[in-house]
Amino acid sequence: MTTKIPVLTDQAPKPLPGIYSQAIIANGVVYCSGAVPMDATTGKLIDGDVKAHTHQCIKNLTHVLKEAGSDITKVVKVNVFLSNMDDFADMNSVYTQYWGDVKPCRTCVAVKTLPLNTDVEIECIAVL
Ligand SMILES: CC(=[NH2+])C(=O)[O-]
Repeated sequence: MTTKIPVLTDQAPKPLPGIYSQAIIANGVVYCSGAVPMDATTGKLIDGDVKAHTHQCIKNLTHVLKEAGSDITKVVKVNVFLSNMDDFADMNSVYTQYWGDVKPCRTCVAVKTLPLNTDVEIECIAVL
């Protein structure tokens, strides 16, 4: 049987109680929930454009990965959700500043709407 270990840090936005975990560790793999550009302290989306929002999403993921005992260089897969594919280049200009030399696999899709009507949400899978 696989043990599922939930990850919780107050350095990243609280997950909705009873709905999802910030991340789950299972079999040496860290599965991070989608991060939105929310400030962990205020619980509100930060101001700014998709570049600022992309930074905040990755910052939130970084804290969750650290709490799990992993880090951003150990990420193997990323899924990026945009509400407008016109933001693709701006998101990428920030996105490429992270992850180390070997970039993770990635999927990027545009969806109709995202939680709290944000413009970007990013989830990832990492190894320990
Ligand atoms: C924000 C988020 N990860 C969710 O599923 O609502």
